[in-house]
Amino acid sequence: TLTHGSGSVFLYVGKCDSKENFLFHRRSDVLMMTPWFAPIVWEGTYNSEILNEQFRRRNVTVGLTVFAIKKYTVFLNKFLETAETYFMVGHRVNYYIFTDRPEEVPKVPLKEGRNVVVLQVQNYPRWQEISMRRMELINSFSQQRFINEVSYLVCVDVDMRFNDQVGVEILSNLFGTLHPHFYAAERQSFTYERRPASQAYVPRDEGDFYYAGGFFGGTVMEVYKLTKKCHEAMMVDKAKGIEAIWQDESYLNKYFVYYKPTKILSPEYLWDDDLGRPEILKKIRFLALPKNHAAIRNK
Ligand SMILES: CC(=O)N[C@H]1[C@@H](OP(=O)(O)OP(=O)(O)OC[C@H]2O[C@@H](n3ccc(=O)[nH]c3=O)[C@H](O)[C@@H]2O)O[C@H](CO)[C@H](O)[C@@H]1O
Ligand SMILES: [Mn+2]
Repeated sequence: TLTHGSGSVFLYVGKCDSKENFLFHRRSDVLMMTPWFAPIVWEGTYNSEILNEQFRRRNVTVGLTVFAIKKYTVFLNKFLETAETYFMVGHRVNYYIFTDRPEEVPKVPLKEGRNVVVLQVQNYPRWQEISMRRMELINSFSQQRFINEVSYLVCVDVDMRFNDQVGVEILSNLFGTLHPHFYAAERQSFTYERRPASQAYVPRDEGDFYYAGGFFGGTVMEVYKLTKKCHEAMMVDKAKGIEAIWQDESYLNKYFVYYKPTKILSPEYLWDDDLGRPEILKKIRFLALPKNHAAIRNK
């Protein structure tokens, strides 16, 4: 008979410390679960040893998509270097770097099982359009390529540095990240698109959280669906001469109202030091770099 832990059917019997009290993985100062039963990932709520073992057994490969168009290639070196130290340590990783300047992609030494893939794409004159077109490009590459190469996609901004562990605890079918400015805010203050004419419109009495445009992901299939819907919504608006207030972030927020994420990342995963370092943050894992907008945007 197939009894748990008999050792005969399973190649490997877990070595996780069974004496550990699971009640330790709980925090009372933060929301740990949404009303639709999606965990919200905060330091102190999970055991990375158990998670790492589960994902290693599946030999999961994670794709990290990042765009460095025009001057934004200056961010790649720090981004990749810090990702090598903190992103999915011990797992297989493909970095997908979308750029119009492949010659400016730095050669950063990579650990075993990790690859850089440079994807040459066009640029656009306006930074807003560059940011928004990420949806279209991630969508088309998901279908052509990512689906054959990785299980999960993690889609992030490039003007960032990793500052602490970002591991498999983030992975789920569909995940978004609480925007650092709004994680403690009321629905009324969320900066959703409020013009009913826009496809990104969210009515005042809807919406759960305000998510950041700079960190989302999921299985390739779920990211494919998300980016398809967001890109289509943008194109409908564009034909009417509308661009949502926070570009791709607005369309992402609209999507998450109706297709709720199965996991949510706390602002540990997307922080901005302009907001200080509140007590609630036990780790700051991914940090916005200060940038001089005049010098870097539209260049
Ligand atoms: C941390 C975070 O949540 N950031 C979001 C926020 O803006 P940010 O002010 O952080 O936007 P940003 O200037 O970082 O642009 C978004 C991203 O587009 C890429 N890029 C942009 C311009 C350019 O010339 N070259 C280039 O490569 C690059 O990967 C960059 O990180 O709002 C944007 C839309 O308004 C996006 O939703 C961002 O994801
Ligand atoms: Mn950014």
